[in-house]
Amino acid sequence: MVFVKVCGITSVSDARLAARAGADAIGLVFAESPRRVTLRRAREIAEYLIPDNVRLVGVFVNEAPDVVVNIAREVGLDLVQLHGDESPETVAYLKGRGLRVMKALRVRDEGSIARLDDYGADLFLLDAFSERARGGTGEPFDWSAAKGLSGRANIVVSGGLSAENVAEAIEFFRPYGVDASSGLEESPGVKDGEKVRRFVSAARGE
Ligand SMILES: O=C(O)c1ccccc1NCC(=O)[C@H](O)[C@H](O)COP(=O)(O)O
Repeated sequence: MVFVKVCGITSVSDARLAARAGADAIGLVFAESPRRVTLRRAREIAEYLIPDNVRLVGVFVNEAPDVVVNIAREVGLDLVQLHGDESPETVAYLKGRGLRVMKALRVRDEGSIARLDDYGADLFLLDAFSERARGGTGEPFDWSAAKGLSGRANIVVSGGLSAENVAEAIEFFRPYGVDASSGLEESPGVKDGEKVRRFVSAARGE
């Protein structure tokens, strides 16, 4: 069964919504974004989610590694997502401190994924490259540029996904997981319940 992450959760009510829809994980953005959460809000969300068995993913962009470690411990993150220009050394440092790491690669062309195996991350998130923002842009990338990664057990696909195209992405990549954010919103930072439910169902092939 494909792993389904709903990213850009900013409130306990949206976390609850994603959990009830059947998401495996929610993403909390600790970086410049309309979806950024404070540490206090992240702790509130984590407290709510403990009984629900939904994994917590912290999204960081070029954050100091020790800040990532501290936030991960304080919030109880299950996975840290590095969405900037972090190096393989940073991945190794965080793994050495007991964290599971997902490195995001923003795909512009085939060269964008050429160094993937150098990172040594537990998982890789494929996202669209955009000049506008680091993530959460709602833009798809050219899937054919990453076709060589299809069938790999450590790939999570994102970038402009919604109920309308997630089944096609799963068929194309046969990935470990899928992830979506802005396509599931009613406004920046606020999820639309129906869009979240339809996304999770479509990812599950329902
Ligand atoms: O979501 C954000 O605002 C964001 C900001 C800065 C770095 C990363 C961010 N999101 C990371 C994600 O995992 C998103 O789900 C991913 O970029 C896909 O977003 P979308 O195309 O909107 O579904």
